Amino acid sequence: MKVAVLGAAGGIGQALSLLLKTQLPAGSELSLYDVAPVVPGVAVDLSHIPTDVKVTGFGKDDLASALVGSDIVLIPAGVPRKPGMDRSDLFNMNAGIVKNLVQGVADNCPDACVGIITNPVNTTVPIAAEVLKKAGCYDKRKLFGVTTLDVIRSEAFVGELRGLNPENVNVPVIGGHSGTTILPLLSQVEGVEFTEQEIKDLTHRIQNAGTEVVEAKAGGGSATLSMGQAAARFALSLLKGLQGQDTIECTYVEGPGDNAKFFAQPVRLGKNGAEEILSYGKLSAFEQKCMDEMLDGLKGDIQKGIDFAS
Ligand SMILES: NC(=O)C1=CN([C@@H]2O[C@H](COP(=O)(O)OP(=O)(O)OC[C@H]3O[C@@H](n4cnc5c(N)ncnc54)[C@H](O)[C@@H]3O)[C@@H](O)[C@H]2O)C=CC1
Ligand SMILES: O=C([O-])CC(=O)C(=O)O
Repeated sequence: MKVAVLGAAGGIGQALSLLLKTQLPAGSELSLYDVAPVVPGVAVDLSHIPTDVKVTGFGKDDLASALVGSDIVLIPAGVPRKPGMDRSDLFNMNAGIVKNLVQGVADNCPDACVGIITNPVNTTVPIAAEVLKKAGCYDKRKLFGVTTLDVIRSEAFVGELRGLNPENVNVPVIGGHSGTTILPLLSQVEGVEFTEQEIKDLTHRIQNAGTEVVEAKAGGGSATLSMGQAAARFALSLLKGLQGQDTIECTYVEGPGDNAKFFAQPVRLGKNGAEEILSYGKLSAFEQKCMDEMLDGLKGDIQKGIDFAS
């Protein structure tokens, strides 16, 4: 399998590439692309780690070579937030970057699965879908918004609050990836009871966890290391699925549209990508209220992407 990381020299890109170099199955290829001139150096650096994963770096003018033959393309290219900014403030800078890179996917590896990390994810994923549609190679089973960071944060925070090993905690997170569109289903965490206040506080913390990092980094960017881990988890699950070992992850995909055209929920990943959009089960009254209040915002984010690309 060949995995390409576009934006590989950045904070997320480097962390993700390190995890993939050490965790991809033997015989895999890792292709690193970035417009920053340091990218060949990142590839050389990683190539000194003794695993059976071949790493190659590609600079600005070599997008086609980076992409040809890729089975999975992960896109963390773009600008991160600074304190005081909302994810939607990144639209002007990042929409065009995603559009161009996904055009590169359409031109060079139209059958690849694409995981979009670049914010605002609620909007960049619909942009990617429109680009692929125009190129005649859109398969909704193969386009994903990577929302795994919301899931791993939820696991970490629940573990911390209840003194549990977070590796044994599972929290589905549905909706989108910004503010109130992030909806953790805390009522479904097995073996844990929360008070109403705890649910409110935890939900708020999960929804604002990105901002927590942005403020703590004080102008130095947003989550990179935890996002690298989240993207690696998602990519390795997807890869297992493609190799015939089905897995389940929450991810932002085009589904049946009951809530919104694109929506994050549990998805069974298999040989063709998103094989099955799974039910997220019954919501608590609190979760249903959160869902009702956020859907218009999510739909607006999606429409903005569709309008941009068309
Ligand atoms: N989905 C999620 O949960 C998360 C998404 N993000 C988003 O990921 C993006 C990247 O964040 P960081 O890695 O921290 O930023 P960064 O600034 O450290 O790295 C971004 C990289 O993208 C590269 N780049 C810019 N334009 C490019 C292009 N046209 N082609 C290829 N590479 C290009 C830059 O040279 C840089 O190396 C941001 O938009 C951020 O908001 C961040 C955290 C979580
Ligand atoms: O908050 C940000 O800008 C980056 C991000 O998406 C996250 O950390 O969840």
